[in-house]
Amino acid sequence: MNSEVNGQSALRRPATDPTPIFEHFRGMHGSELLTAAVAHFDLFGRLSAGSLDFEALRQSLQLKDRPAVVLLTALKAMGLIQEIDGKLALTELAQEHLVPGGAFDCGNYIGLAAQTPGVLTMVQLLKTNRPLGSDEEDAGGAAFIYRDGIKSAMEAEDSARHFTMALAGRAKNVAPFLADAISLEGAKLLLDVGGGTGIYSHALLQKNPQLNAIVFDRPQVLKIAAEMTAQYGVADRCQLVSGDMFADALPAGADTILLSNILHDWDKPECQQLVDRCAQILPPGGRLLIHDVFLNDALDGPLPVALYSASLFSFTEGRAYSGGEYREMLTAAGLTPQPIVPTLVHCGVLAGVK
Ligand SMILES: C[S@@+](CC[C@H](N)C(=O)[O-])C[C@H]1O[C@@H](n2cnc3c(N)ncnc32)[C@H](O)[C@@H]1O
Repeated sequence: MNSEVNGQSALRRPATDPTPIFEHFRGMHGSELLTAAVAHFDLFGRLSAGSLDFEALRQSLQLKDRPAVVLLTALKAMGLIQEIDGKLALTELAQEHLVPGGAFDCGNYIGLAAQTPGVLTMVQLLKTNRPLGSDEEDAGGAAFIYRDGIKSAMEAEDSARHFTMALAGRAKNVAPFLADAISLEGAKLLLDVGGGTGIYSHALLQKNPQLNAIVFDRPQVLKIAAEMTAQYGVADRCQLVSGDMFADALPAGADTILLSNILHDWDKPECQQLVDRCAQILPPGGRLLIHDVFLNDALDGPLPVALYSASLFSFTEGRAYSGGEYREMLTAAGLTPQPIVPTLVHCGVLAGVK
């Protein structure tokens, strides 16, 4: 049963599904990655000489692991390369149309976009493996991520507000679906790590009248969470705690922990560190909820998630991970993975039980 909603409802669903809008927005990365592969990395020329395993292809492209996974996952999802017996090979489509010099090669046509700003930026990001804004002297810093050693946009009031409010555009659509996807009957305290606006917590609080929540995030971000918590009428059950999720002790006492759109911001060692830290403070029977997008276990699609992965790669130190990769992290932390339950905009929730 839903609690009586005093403020704005975080449980009201949109009448139409916004997923196509997100797909069109993220679609630009398809063009950028395809053009980069054709015109900057000669990827199809390299593979025309024979199939290669991931490691050999990665080295020949002179890419680090994360950019190589992002690029090759997208090309697999586009149906241009395929994995056969552990080796990456061209599909018939790529063989006929993207190998330089072939009778029906259209690589030069794709190359028309080779010098466009979006493609040049993507090539630079792939080569450096650094997120946008993290290295430039005058830039505000990397979006969404903070840890010791990173110049972060989440530390300044204006940029923290800008990026946090941008995410509210997704959260207000998806939160009602998360609240329905996961039963928190019997749960007492939810810890929303990197909760941002807190909208996912607000929906779960409105849906579960017995529940209290702690939204944990950076101090500048929590200024927005404070406004939202009042707006949704849940301030009496929602505490805001600031800190660094990597370096500070996480607030104790939660039986449920939410990592919503958090792990995809980080490389695998940091993901494991966060999952371990959450698992350590859960009581037996407690649950860690990973709310995120999920690639196929074979890292070959779905295409919209593979293109979103390129967006995550551009802005953060992460990428999209597969259900299998997340299950490995949960299991390594001593948690038992449950089936993934879909929410909205290609997201779903994967619970790990202690
Ligand atoms: C991509 S946003 C996700 C926000 C929200 N959970 C959602 O699903 O929309 C990542 C959040 O993690 C927070 N964050 C990043 N690094 C952090 C750190 N070291 N400690 C605490 N919060 C951090 C950011 O400020 C941001 O609000």
